[in-house]
Amino acid sequence: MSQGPSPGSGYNSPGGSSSTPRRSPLRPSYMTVGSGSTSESAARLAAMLDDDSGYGGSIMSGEDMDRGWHPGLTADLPTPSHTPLRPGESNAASENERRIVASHVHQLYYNQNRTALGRAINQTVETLKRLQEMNSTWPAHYPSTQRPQTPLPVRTDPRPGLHHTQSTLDPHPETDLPLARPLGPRRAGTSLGENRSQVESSTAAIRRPAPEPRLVTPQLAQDFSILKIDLKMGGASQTELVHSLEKHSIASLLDGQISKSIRHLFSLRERIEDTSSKVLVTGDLNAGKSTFCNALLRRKVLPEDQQPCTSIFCEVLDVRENGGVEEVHAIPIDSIYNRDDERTYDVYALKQLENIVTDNERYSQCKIYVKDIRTVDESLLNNGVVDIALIDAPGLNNDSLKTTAVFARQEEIDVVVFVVSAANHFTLSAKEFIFNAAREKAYIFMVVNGFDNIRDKKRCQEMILKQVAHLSPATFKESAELVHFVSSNAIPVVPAGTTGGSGGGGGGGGSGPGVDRPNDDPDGDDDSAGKHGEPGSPADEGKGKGKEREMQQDFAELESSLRRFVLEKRARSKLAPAKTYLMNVLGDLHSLATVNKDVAQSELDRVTKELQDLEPVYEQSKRARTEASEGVEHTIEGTATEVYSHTRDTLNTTIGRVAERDLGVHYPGLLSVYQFAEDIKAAMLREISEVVNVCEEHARGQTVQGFSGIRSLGLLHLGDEYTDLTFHSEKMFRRKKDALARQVDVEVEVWDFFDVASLWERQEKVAGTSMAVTVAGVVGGRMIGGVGWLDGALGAAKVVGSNNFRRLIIPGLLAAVVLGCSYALTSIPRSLPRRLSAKLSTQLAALDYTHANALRISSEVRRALKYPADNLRVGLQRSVEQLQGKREETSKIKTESEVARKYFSNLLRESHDIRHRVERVDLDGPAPGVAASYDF
Ligand SMILES: Nc1nc2c(ncn2[C@@H]2O[C@H](COP(=O)(O)OP(=O)(O)OP(=O)(O)O)[C@@H](O)[C@H]2O)c(=O)[nH]1
Repeated sequence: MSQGPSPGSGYNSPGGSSSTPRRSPLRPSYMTVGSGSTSESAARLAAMLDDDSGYGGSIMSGEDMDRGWHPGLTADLPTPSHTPLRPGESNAASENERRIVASHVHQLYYNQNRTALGRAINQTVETLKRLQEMNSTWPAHYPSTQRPQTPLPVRTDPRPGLHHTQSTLDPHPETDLPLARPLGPRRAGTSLGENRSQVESSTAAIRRPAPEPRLVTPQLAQDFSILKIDLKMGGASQTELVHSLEKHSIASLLDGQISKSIRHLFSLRERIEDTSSKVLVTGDLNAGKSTFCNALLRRKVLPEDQQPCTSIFCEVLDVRENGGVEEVHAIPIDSIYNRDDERTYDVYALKQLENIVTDNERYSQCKIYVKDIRTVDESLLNNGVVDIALIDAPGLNNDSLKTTAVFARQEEIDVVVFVVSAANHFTLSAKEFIFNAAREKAYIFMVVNGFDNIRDKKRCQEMILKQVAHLSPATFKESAELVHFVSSNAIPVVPAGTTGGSGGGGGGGGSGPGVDRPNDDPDGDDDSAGKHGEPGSPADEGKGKGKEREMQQDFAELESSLRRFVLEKRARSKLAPAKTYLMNVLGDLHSLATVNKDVAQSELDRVTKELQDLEPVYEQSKRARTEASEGVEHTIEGTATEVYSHTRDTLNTTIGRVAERDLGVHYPGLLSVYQFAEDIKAAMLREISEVVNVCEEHARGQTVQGFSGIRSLGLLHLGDEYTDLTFHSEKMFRRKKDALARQVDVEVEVWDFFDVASLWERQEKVAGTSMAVTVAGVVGGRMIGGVGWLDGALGAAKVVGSNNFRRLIIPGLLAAVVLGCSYALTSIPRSLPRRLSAKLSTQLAALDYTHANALRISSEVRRALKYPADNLRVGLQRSVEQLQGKREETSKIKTESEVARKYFSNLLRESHDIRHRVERVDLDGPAPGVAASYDF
């Protein structure tokens, strides 16, 4: 058994130095490291992959992350023509090595892109969470949107969730609109790419001119895709609804959308972190599908037979997914597989697989958990970046065609590998399958198997490619990458029962114990063995080995291409939705931030101005409160004092001069003198009461004046806010009914009728004028004069002598008394009022009547004015408080607006930065062929 170089992986094989090819020392471009055949650059790349395997250590630095696909790296740089080759080293070998390296590069960039997107998702989630927080304190403004005038294009693709629709929060990420970049001619033609034109047309439809919305241009409003609030209520348009809904309702709707978006981002992250990928291997009956799968696994796991034997779908999975136990789970028809529920499947040993898959009618499919005998470095199937699960399908015939077509359409199938027999070409079933599948998945990976059986290989290639061109033009275009002519049975495999022997690794480079080689098949059932060169002469042997090596190189090339193809497809199926969604949500965030930054700024400007305007008004209001308060106080005090003084003076004057007034009481004569006194007394009291009324009336007038003064102050300082009151002055002094008559108790005494003082006064006056005139005859006359009777008497005594005087004295006295009495009686109408007035005055003074009334009236005035005054004060206080409240509220809004403006400015920058980074994640990288031709 010769051990050829290990073209499959490009890494050291355990076979040691025996696998080292002979190399010319002339070639400086490559350097053999250790005992393997791997070039230094390949080793370096492999090391990078190890470091960045997608598990743990894969988080790149920001700089690395930003790198993404650099166009320069994908440039088609031909191998320099002067590159020397070792003797015997073929161009094909170096080409193969380049392809292997390119495959690793592809994988590396895939990983970088995945990590960059994962990081962008985390950052976006954080940003969205912060937006949610902000939105709860400062309800974000949402630009109103217009409904498109025409319905969106109807979905024609029967597969769910591969079109962008207005409702972009579809749980299927495939629904996201890939607006990020223009569509290039991509090999990975999933429907995401295929629908691009449709998506763009729908976008164009959305972007038709619409009426101006509230805050932003229609263009901006329509730019929302993820965070679009889709309001469907009655016949009202979105704009009307956005306008009519309260700001907080919009904010809470937005909050809901953000939460949905966060959930969706989490599911996208999960999806991009999922390294598993499913490859469906289908093809004609007996084309060598199982052999091909075994060759990929480097283990004879699936039963191979000349007779059609695979009757159910066999999915080969990594043993780690089954807790490290190698076994087969056969899933009965109509059962839904759940690994954790043993009732959903039957367990078999690997050895029993043949019994299950051959002519089976009980099971629909089986899961085969096997250990990958190749290391992470070497394995095509499991290397942490992408872990491929192979599904060996039953051969195509009339019965299985439909089932397989349905199976191939499943979302989880990333790649369809079609195995066709080089000898038999495409059967009718094969053509039908490819023709239909080509419409679904533009590119199909073709394995033309059993190439060793073909003598005229060139002709075979031409014929097959001709058919491929007809069946799947897209695949034909990339045939260098997608159509492979191989011999699966030329790949050394270890028997199913053997798991340990790592000698099977290294791309078939080593055949350790148990390695099943084509030429030494222990079972002897491999007819192909002989086709790889019969052992014979050394020349023949060398020729056979050369052929074998060539076949293994072809297979290694196929493996590289398949890996690239899977990565490419994964980039489209797993990374593209994440990128698209991120681009959309970040775009929305950007739009939202733009709008809200502007809104916050305008709000800030508005409240700043409002505060500037409010400040003097507030100060003025405070001043007005003080001034008006003082003014009111002054008015009340002035009015009350004036009323008090006026009442006091008026009453004092009235009381003092009441006797002089015409009280309108007629003197009835001496007989009714008492009645006269009573009447006078009553008239006097009435007079005083009336004056009190007059004072009250005066007080009313003054109060009315005071009231209007207060009202004027109110109108002056409060303007429209002044609550106008109506003042009813007639309601003043209602309670008081003057009880003067009851209070004053002036008793009429007999002395009141005689005005002694007046009499005396009068006598004094008479004596002074005619002292000497009367002694005798005139005495009577003088006496009749009524005064100075004593002088007269004394004078008369002198004139008439003492004796005569003594005789005259008695009658004289009598006459004087009589005359006096008669005088007194006649002067009652004049003297009585004075006496009574004096007594009344004395009594009223004792009662403090004047003061009491003045106080009462002025107090009433004060009371009457107190109500409007209080009302005004309350109004002023309220006005000040209102302004103060408004000032505080405005200051609060100002602070919030400042915070919001700052936040949204940051959000604007942040969303732009993340979006920029996401944009640079180039998933449309180079076609595998281009990458493969890059010379490292
Ligand atoms: N000479 C040659 N024989 C091959 C090659 N690949 C497979 N065979 C043989 O072809 C026969 C059929 O191979 P299988 O792998 O069982 O074919 P299949 O497509 O899985 O068959 P079904 O699933 O039963 O349709 C086996 O005897 C293989 O040894 C090849 O590349 N060259």
